[in-house]
Amino acid sequence: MTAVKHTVDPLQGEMQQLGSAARAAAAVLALAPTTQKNEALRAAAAALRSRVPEILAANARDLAAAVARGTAASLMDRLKLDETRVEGIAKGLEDVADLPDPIGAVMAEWERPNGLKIARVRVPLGVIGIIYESRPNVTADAGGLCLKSGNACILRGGSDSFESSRAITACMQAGLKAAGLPEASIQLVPTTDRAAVGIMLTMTDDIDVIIPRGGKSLIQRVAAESRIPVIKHLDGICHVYVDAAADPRKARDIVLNAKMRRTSVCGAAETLLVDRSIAQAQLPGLVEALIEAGCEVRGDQTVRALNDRVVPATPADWDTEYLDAIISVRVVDGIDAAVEHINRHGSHHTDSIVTEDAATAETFLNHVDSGIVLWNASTQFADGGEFGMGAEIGISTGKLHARGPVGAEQLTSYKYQVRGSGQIRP
Ligand SMILES: NC(=O)C1=CN([C@@H]2O[C@H](COP(=O)(O)OP(=O)(O)OC[C@H]3O[C@@H](n4cnc5c(N)ncnc54)[C@H](OP(=O)(O)O)[C@@H]3O)[C@@H](O)[C@H]2O)C=CC1
Ligand SMILES: N[C@@H](CCC(=O)OP(=O)(O)O)C(=O)O
Repeated sequence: MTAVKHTVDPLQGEMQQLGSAARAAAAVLALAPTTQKNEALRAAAAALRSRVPEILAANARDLAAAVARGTAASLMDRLKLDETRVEGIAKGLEDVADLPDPIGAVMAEWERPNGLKIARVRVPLGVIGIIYESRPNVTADAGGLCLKSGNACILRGGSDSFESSRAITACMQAGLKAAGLPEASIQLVPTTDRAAVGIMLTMTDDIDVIIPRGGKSLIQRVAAESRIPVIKHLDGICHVYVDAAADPRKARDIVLNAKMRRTSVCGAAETLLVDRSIAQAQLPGLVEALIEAGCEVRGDQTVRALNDRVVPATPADWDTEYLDAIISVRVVDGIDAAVEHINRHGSHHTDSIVTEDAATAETFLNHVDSGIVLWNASTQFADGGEFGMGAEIGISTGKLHARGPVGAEQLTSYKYQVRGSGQIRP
């Protein structure tokens, strides 16, 4: 009789090992004292500072490969590290160490007439799988926030940043080791093969939550394949609405900043909506300022009639995240039409109104269905650091569990601790 051979796909086997190690690490991290987690974060920061040459050498390899592939300048900038950026990453870890520890915090407590004492207490989620773009700082930010919140993580950074992420992960693991915590608390998927992402999405025993941070292709794959609960950190089709009661100076500054400060970030504005009653007065100046700043303006007929340098917008423009110096501009009939447009075409990420009318602003803040809604401020404030959260995993565009910037506290769940003295239920 011939023996039946069971072959395990090597990548599958490797991912399973990663998962088991993460699960074991999560059990230790969940109960680790705050001082030990903070010690690991500070030791990781020290390791980053002491290994700058290795990190920059790894980054240089990533950059060379990206140049050879003809990568766009904006993506190269996102990928590039220098001494200042590495220092910023190290400082970010120290900032996370300085934050309060969310774990063990009593969210609410009360006593029942029968004497049962009930407390709702913060606990970690467990093991978090994070899939993100080729931005090396996310490796440290995400690893640091997971560590602070008592979660183990499996990181799958963008392929272009593989070498840089590996060097940074080694520093995070050095920090964990120095503090006596399991190195498997923060692991990097050891391949750029996208098949590993597919495997992660099915690792229901060893991953509790998947955080996908990326664009359309990732969205489609996660939606089709994930068997694990997802906290979406997806595309940002962000809007600025300039209302009839807008202060023209604020409108100009906010629109320019929201679009042009950094065009490649998910919080960059992609569409400008302007109320019809002020279009003649304010739009020519806004359009001219954008074009002068190097932005391509795509407009509807009303906008095109105001400036012959405006390119015609097609219906697809209202649903497009350019991540580039391009903006679509539309004239709308008041706040209700603006809200309707944003809720239909936006991605529930970040949207802003410019107005001096408090009642209109309140309508916008209450009716626009996005994780972040702003009044008289730029959409580029969509950032955990800017919200005072130390760092961020990213901006949650979903509604379940967490919305908007996700920091350490958003990476937790809770449990009820019930203390009795022998009560039985009648
Ligand atoms: N909401 C938020 O917090 C943030 C959202 N973003 C969004 O991310 C997008 C820009 O980043 P971009 O570089 O284009 O991100 P991508 O979606 O191309 O890549 C992000 C990650 O997903 C992986 N990935 C993408 N498609 C697949 C697939 N089909 N199967 C497996 N893995 C996949 C990438 O791997 P690989 O490198 O191998 O391609 C990478 O690790 C924008 O839409 C932006 O708004 C960006 C930052 C924060
Ligand atoms: N939310 C942060 C990060 C944004 C970000 O990393 O975006 P991306 O350039 O798409 O990787 C910020 O606004 O700085």
